[in-house]
Amino acid sequence: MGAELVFCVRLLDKTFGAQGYSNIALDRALRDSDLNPQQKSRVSALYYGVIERLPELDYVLSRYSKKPPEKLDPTVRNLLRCGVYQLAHMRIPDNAAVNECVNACKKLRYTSASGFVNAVLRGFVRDGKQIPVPKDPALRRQVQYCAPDWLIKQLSSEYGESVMDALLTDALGRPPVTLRRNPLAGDASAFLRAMGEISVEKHPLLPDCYRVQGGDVTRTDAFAQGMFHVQDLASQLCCLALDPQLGDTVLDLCAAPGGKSFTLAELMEDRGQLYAFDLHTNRVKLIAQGAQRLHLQCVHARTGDASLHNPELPQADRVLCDVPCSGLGVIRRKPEIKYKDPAAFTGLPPVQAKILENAAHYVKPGGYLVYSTCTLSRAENDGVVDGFLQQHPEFEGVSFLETLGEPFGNWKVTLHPGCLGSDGFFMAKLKRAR
Ligand SMILES: C[S@@+](CC[C@H](N)C(=O)[O-])C[C@H]1O[C@@H](n2cnc3c(N)ncnc32)[C@H](O)[C@@H]1O
Repeated sequence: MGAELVFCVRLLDKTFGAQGYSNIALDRALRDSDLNPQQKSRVSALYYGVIERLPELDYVLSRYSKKPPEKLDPTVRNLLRCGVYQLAHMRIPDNAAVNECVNACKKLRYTSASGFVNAVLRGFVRDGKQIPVPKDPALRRQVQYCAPDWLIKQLSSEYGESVMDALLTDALGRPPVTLRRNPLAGDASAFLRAMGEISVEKHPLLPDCYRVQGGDVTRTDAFAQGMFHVQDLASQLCCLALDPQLGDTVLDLCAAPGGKSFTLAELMEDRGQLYAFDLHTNRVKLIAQGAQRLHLQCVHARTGDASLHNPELPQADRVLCDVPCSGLGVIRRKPEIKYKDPAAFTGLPPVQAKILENAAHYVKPGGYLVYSTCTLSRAENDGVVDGFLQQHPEFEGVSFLETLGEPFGNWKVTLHPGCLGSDGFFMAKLKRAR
């Protein structure tokens, strides 16, 4: 574990020093490394574990280190976080875990801190590795849920204690990997054969939706042959909510990396036109590459700003507005979102409203518009669509996917891990009456 530990500490140093997403930083670092698959999987477990449990780990450090965690050197702090995480949550013998951290100190050129690291970790081991319980009730919840106070309060007040509990508890473990099978690239048995050793299980709710137990799905023949793409259940349901028909003209205005565009095109059996836009040209390439791998001809990937009217675009039968958002529904995949400054989210609703307002121009009379986010924030969800409907009497909310039962059967649906096991997600379906 020595090499993995040093690798992980360096990656955590980079992650906390930058604004990027953990999954992208990890993928890139692992791709460029010479670690073997077992080492990669141990690095992933430790890296995500530390980010997910940061408040808990820092609380432990605050009790065992004379210096408060925020005053420690960032590299030493990350090494100690890894050490406490390994001791409390990984099956590594105590002595081995402590010794590795002491040795890693030297490899990271922090030899002078090795005695201190040893003392902090040995102190935690001596006390039976029990996570201390803070007396202060607010701090106790922060340590229990590994989340900041503002997030616990916002989720509880907007969605209730049980949704807050489900979302934050679920975010303390690795999320499921869900696939959308491409029915245009062969039948289900060919897909299962081409998945090889990877064990896949059909999702009880949706045809063409599969859960994966583990393993790198991108190394399978099925991936190479364009038989699936990775897509969470919530995101698949959002495409079914838009319900594109064969031959439709569909606009997907915030489309990268393209997961929803691909499912929409597959639902259309690749017949019709699907224009998939994104603001960032480098991300548009991901849509084009994905569509090519999945053999989808009807997807046209373009750079475009969804908040600005483009008079060259056709009137569409269906428009998807999967807007940029705070991402509070996907903290189990991107745990660093929990620690963002909430002030950074206050500018989102006006941007989302502007994109929705512009999207409405493209919808044909009788056509449909789906507004969606992967967040649980009332201001970004209900606030934006309710505000839009007040200004647009030509649109009305229409219910969707009623046959799936609760929580469907309304024109606005909020999903969270506690209901269907999906990511947290919001979708609203609107029809242009005239
Ligand atoms: C939630 S993600 C979309 C995920 C995508 N629909 C999928 O299923 O793969 C939001 C996307 O909106 C893009 N974006 C942000 N502002 C935009 C704008 N003004 N116009 C178009 N795209 C924008 C981001 O680059 C990001 O790729």
